[in-house]
Amino acid sequence: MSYIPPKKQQKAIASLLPIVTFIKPYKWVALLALLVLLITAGLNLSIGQGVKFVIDSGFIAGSKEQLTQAISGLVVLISLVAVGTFCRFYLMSWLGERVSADIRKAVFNQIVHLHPSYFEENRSGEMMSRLTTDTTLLQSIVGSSFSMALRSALVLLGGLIMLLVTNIKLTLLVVACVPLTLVPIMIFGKRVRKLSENNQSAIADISTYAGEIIQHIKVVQSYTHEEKEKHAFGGEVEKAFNVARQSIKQRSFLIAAVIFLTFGAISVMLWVGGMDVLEGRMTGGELGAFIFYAIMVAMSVATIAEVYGELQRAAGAASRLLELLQIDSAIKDVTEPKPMHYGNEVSIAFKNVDFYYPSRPDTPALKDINLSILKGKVVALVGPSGAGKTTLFELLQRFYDPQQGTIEFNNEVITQVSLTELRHSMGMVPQHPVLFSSDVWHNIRYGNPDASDEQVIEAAKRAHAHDFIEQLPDGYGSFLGEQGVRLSGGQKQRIAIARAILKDPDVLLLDEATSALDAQSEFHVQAALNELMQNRTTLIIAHRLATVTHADVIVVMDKGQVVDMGTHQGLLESSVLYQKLCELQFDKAQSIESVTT
Ligand SMILES: Nc1ncnc2c1ncn2[C@@H]1O[C@H](COP(=O)(O)OP(=O)(O)OP(=O)(O)O)[C@@H](O)[C@H]1O
Repeated sequence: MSYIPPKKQQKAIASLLPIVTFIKPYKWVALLALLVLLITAGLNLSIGQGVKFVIDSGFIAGSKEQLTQAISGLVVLISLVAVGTFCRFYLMSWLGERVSADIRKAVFNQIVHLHPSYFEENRSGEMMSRLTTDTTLLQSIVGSSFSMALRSALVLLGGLIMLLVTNIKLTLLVVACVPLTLVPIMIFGKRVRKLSENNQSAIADISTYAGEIIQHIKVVQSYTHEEKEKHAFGGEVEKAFNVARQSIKQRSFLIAAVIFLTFGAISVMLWVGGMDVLEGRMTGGELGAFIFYAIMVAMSVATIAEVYGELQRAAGAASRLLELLQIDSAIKDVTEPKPMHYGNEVSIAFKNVDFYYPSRPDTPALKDINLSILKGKVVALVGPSGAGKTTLFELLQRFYDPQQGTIEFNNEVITQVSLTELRHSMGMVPQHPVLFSSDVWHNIRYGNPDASDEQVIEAAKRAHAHDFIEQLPDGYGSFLGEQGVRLSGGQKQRIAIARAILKDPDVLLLDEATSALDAQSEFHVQAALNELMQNRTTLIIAHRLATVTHADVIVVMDKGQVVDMGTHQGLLESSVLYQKLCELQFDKAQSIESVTT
């Protein structure tokens, strides 16, 4: 643990305070747990008196009857402590689990609403660790560390008072000895903590490495890199082992030193106290009770020292989580949305739109875009890679807001209408269909969670997907594997199309697949798309021009700008860039005319 100036330390621990808001709904559980904690701490301390009673009334007085009585009393006391500990442990751990579950939900709820550019700046692995590691750390604080610290503080205080009451001379000895036991804890504890942090990050490196290899196993095998990867992974594992070995060494020293010092100190106490007993200055029971309290005090101090380090680590986690919870989404939903009028002739209009991605504030991704799209028309966006076609889709769905100009949907500026309604009106079929690790039902129903089984099957039929789904091992109940790995490219696309059909959006945003499908797949996908495009305003990002020659309007884009607009035939005559694109794609020998027919 590195040195933190006092002011910063206060701030660090203070950052745990916001957890209180998460504990508030369960304040009665928390109060009950605290009450039980208070009682058990008191009972724990009273065991010392029980020990004294057993020794003095039983052994020293030499009365069997009194010994039985004393032991019975002690057993009752210990039983009460056991019951109290059960309640405290259960209630506190329950509270810890409950609070961390609530924090996890709050963080996830926040994440799903955040603007997409946030995820460009923050790696998904880091977000995952917010959700898992950081919340687990807080769980251990609420569920155990806090109660341990509180119990130890109470026992420390009570124990010291009991020590003073029993024997002042010996108490001074204890006060001198306790810091002595703390020295190795401080020295080795610091090293152990540092090493175990290193160890954790080494383990995290291992799992990241293995995760990547497992995900890309086919690439590894096809390049026959198995041996190389085994060697590299082995190296990572050995690195982690070496860190662990150092940590174990320090830990072993720590345990040995603590045992030696603790028992050494107890022996000295026994000697000094034993002398007092022999000289009649105190009873044997008092000495027994004294040693009991001394051990409790020492253990409490050790616990507090350890928990303090943990509290600091948790403070870091709490401030990271709080930071995440306080981020405002850059895409804000309007508080009083304007109603959407679907009867307008113009469906979508871009007016003088300029847009820069947040990570590239100097390079416009879109510049001075003016575009009107009429209801029910099919509009194709074409242009070289990086022209800004996908960006146009992103703005339309309000994943980003433009810095200049406005985008209108049914004559309303999209920032003024409900975000849910806007996105509900649009259906996106991406270039690489996104499938979830679930069955076909779930994946198609993603388009409309309320759809009945019949509606899902109907959508699949219209998407030309029904037949191949029927042939899967469990039909619609077949698990599609992570990212739908158990399907072909064309099949994945047809599932995505079925999903869009089920959503039944007003506007269809289609990012055509770049990779060519085989003729039969192509036929099915195209037929499914034709079905989907019926009676809808459709925007297609066209990578293969042959598929959009019949579009009502083709928009030619380059370097973030609209350079030409028109029909295929018109553009062939007027647009230099379009001609060039066509020449690149269609076999020259076949000539441009052949595709127009
Ligand atoms: N998230 C992002 N952050 C920063 N710049 C981006 C981001 N996404 C795209 N760009 C940049 O914006 C420009 C337009 O990209 P866009 O993806 O819209 O092009 P595109 O026409 O769809 O290209 P393609 O046909 O290759 O998919 C490119 O220069 C690209 O590098």
